[in-house]
Amino acid sequence: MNIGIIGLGLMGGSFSKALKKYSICDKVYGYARTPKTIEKILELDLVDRLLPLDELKKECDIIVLAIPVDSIIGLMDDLKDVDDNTTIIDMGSTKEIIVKNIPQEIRKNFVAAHPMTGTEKFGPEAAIDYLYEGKAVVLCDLEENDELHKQRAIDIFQQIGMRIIYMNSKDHDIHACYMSHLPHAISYSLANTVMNHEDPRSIIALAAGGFKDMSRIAKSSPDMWTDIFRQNRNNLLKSIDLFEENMKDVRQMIEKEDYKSLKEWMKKANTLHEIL
Ligand SMILES: NC(=O)C1=CN([C@@H]2O[C@H](COP(=O)(O)OP(=O)(O)OC[C@H]3O[C@@H](n4cnc5c(N)ncnc54)[C@H](O)[C@@H]3O)[C@@H](O)[C@H]2O)C=CC1
Ligand SMILES: O=C(O)C(=O)Cc1ccc(O)cc1
Repeated sequence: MNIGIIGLGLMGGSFSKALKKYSICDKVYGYARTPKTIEKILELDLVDRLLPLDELKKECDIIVLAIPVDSIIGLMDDLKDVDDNTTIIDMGSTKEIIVKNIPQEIRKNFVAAHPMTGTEKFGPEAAIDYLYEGKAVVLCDLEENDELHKQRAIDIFQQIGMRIIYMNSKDHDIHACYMSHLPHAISYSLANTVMNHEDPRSIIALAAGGFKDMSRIAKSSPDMWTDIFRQNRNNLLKSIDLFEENMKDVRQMIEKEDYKSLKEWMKKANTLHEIL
């Protein structure tokens, strides 16, 4: 079995490393567009060979899309002519709009997946060993898939050490919003708030663990996250409203010097870590 990966950045490059580590397939092929990325992928030896898209479609039993969520939709038309036995798996962070855009010709082949693991780094150099091990992957709307494609996706993620969670794409986007997309919006906001107020020398001299923890994901790729925020816009707007309510609450408690309520509010937040 051959597997083709379109997009060899953090997710695609790390996936290739996992496939090789567990000897899951005969060959891992890749497709990349820009000369600079191609050069990096070859230098890092991330795949057995890079192929033009048409060749990759012919050579591979499974094609993995590890590109930004709008690019996944943009590429779908080029995949309409794959063989009935070719499985397509996307790794996008959003699912509802992607699923809605899958052309009918490949709906049974196309498995919508979201690995719940990653880092703030991007590009081929960001690819790491063990990114997927022990982590969860959400598979969405599997009732729309042929048994062959569904089972292949389940098998491959389990073989690289992942736990499978099943969900419909609408619910997925709501949960992904609160667990991932809202935290990224908050981290970008915090980074900009602090940079607007503090000069770089103070930031270097004074940044402590808490600020570094909360701003780490503000280093994430603006290309990737603009697409995600656009695709999950409605859920994100609602979650920002709810977050603003909490900011208003804390503001009011401080303004009124209501430290008793403030402490209770903080104690409630502490309980999150009994779950995590
Ligand atoms: N970064 C993360 O932690 C996670 C990302 N994801 C999703 O995985 C996907 C990939 O993300 P990353 O690997 O982090 O991004 P990345 O930026 O590290 O890699 C994406 C690669 O795809 C290439 N690319 C973009 N459009 C392309 C196209 N049309 N054809 C061929 N190559 C193309 C880019 O040049 C880049 O090398 C995204 O859909 C993202 O939402 C999912 C879970 C975690
Ligand atoms: O770096 C982190 O902590 C992340 O949260 C990475 C991440 C980014 C996007 C996803 O869809 C899932 C995970």
